[in-house]
Amino acid sequence: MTTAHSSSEATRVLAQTSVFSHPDMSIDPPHEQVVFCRDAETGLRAIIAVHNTALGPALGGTRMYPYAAEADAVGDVLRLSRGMTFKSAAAGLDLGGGKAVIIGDPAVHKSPDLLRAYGRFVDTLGGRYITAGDVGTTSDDMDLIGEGTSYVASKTVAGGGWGDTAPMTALGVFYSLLAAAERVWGSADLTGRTVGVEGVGKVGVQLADLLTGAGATVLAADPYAPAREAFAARFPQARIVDDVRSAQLDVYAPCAMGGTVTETLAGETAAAIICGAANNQLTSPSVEQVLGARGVTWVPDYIANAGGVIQAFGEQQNWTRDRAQEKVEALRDRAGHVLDTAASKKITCGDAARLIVAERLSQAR
Ligand SMILES: NC(=O)C1=CN([C@@H]2O[C@H](COP(=O)(O)OP(=O)(O)OC[C@H]3O[C@@H](n4cnc5c(N)ncnc54)[C@H](O)[C@@H]3O)[C@@H](O)[C@H]2O)C=CC1
Ligand SMILES: O=C(O)CCC(=O)C(=O)O
Repeated sequence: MTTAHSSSEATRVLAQTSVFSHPDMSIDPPHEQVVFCRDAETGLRAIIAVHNTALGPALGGTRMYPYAAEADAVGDVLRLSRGMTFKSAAAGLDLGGGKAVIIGDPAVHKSPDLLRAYGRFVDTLGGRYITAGDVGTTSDDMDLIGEGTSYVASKTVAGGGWGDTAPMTALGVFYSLLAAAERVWGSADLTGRTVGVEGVGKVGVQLADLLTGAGATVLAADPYAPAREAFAARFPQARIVDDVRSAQLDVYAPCAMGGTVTETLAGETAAAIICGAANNQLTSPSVEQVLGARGVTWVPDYIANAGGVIQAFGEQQNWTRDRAQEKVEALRDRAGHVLDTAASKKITCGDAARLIVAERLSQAR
């Protein structure tokens, strides 16, 4: 799940392996189903990956992104969908793991008809896959997708859904960070701590709001000028930098694309804690050894960022919003449990999180 490939490496991997033995598809448990969707009229090219349905239907968002190569899209959707199995299992939800990608630049290629066509493809899976938002998609897009299928969460409130999942995702990350702070610094008080928020899109902005409310100093970075401008207008006191990773941080909060926690970053970061919303943050599990040797605490991404899927599940199950929020706030205890297990068993936080997942999946089997 955490293996990242550069574009040329991904192309080589795809060319030299059969799809069934793709390195991101054959890890235990292997993917159940991958669907390639094309609609010539709207230009839609999408891939839906259903990783595992042992615990329930596969729920996960749709990412729209201008992948440099198709192989990058394949690798991304395989890793993201597997992460969803882990996320929902660890969060105690009766959901499997799935995710989808639409190949294209949302600013250029997204259209209502493309989203409706995509919704019709989601519908062909008959509920094995339930979609929601991710990078490059919004609740308004879910309304359009919802014209083609009922298997969609996080439509707008006006459209009959619960709206954007980003605030709940940010809340879960924030509570997970409090759990880490208590263990690393002996206090959950973030006053005066400097947090580098990388990516101030839907989740990053919400996280910055919580952090500034808790007295932390936020440093932000985002290559997308409109995101930077909206951020600067909302948080005039926060500093925007080109690169948060090399800054003097107490906490690094990756909230953009995955694969930023490399061995180099692990060996150099000034941060004592890494806790953010981005999916698939580590370039490989071995990065955790480097973090561990330097005493850097990493809260596994799929533990900290489960707020969105909890909201989407609550919406599907007709929970009250209060019940969903309580579940998200409970991520503080879950993250704490992972960190405590890692410390007592002398294993990495990633391994401690995988123990919870393995137990739930083995019960389902
Ligand atoms: N939306 C949600 O509820 C959830 C999101 N996530 C994950 O959280 C991350 C962020 O998601 P969203 O906020 O929804 O996406 P978004 O698309 O709204 O925001 C992402 C932001 O990151 C910026 N970005 C891209 N590359 C960057 C870089 N190298 N450095 C700094 N910023 C960069 C983009 O310009 C954009 O503003 C993604 O990895 C997503 O998969 C995980 C769980 C739920
Ligand atoms: O947050 C969502 O909207 C759905 C869950 C998801 O796709 C994720 O957690 O990455």
